[in-house]
Amino acid sequence: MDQVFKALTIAGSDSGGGAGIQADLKTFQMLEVYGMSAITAVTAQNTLGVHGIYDIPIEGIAKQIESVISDIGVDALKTGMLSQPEVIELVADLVTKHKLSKLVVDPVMIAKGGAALLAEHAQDAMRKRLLPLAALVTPNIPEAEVIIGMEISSLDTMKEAAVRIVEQFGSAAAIIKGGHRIGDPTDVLYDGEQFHFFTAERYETRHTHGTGCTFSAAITAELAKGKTLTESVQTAKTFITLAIRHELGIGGGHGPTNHWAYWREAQTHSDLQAKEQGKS
Ligand SMILES: Nc1ncnc2c1ncn2[C@@H]1O[C@H](COP(=O)(O)OP(=O)(O)O)[C@@H](O)[C@H]1O
Ligand SMILES: Cc1ncc(COP(=O)(O)OP(=O)(O)O)c(N)n1
Repeated sequence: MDQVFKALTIAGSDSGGGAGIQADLKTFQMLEVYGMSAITAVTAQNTLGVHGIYDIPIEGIAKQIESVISDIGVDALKTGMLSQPEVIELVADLVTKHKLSKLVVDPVMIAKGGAALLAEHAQDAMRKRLLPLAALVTPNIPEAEVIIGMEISSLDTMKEAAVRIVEQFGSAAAIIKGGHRIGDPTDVLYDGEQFHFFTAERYETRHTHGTGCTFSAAITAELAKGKTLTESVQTAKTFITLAIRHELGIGGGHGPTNHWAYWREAQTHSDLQAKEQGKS
């Protein structure tokens, strides 16, 4: 039997299926990693926005996490919408208790439509309790600006932000995503020693709901398999680029990305390879 790699997402549910828990599980599956979830909040959401947020009681979140860790095991985990400071405290306590080192923190704060997915008074707990435990933090530009309190307007300030997250808050690495800038998006990774740059061609579309969740889930899946940080980010960048480019065109607003595009492309390549090998 093949070895089974396992990843856990601790995040909010998106009824529309494009972001949150749903995006994470779809991504894990497409990268052939067994996905598990602990739901922190249920959102009533579609491509037009967030229409309701219902927090899960803290004991319920703790039970979900303990249940999967104690029986199935976790090779890597990620966090998304954590909603309240108590949830951050809980996750930090459990990550420490179970010595979970492959933690990817996607510091989700505000949905594209403007809904707050993290209470403002939870920002400090994020900085003090969760960031020091992270193998990687994956903020977009507005989130990085909130975390470190500086304006980010260039590649140089993206580099500075990544260094500050690592040096000030103790994360092992930080990647500042460039989707919110004009032009081809470059994501800047600082691994505590050096910078790595990941650039793709910008695809003009309104269907970018859940890009951040999908990108961080793909990194988590690859880390679960034992890939290095830079290998994991490279695969995630290809995954999200294809997911955006092969848009599904669903809904009247900001639609989801295509979570099967990467897998389909990989299938096509292996079919072509098999054909070529058959010929020679
Ligand atoms: N229009 C686009 N075309 C190609 N890649 C994009 C586009 N928008 C975002 N990305 C990429 O998607 C990922 C998520 O980025 P970003 O949109 O900045 O995060 P978030 O969804 O958290 O706001 C990054 O790798 C970014 O470079
Ligand atoms: C339940 C839930 N979690 C996270 C998000 C934010 O997702 P993100 O990938 O940042 O995408 P946008 O909301 O910015 O499109 C969410 N919306 N819902």
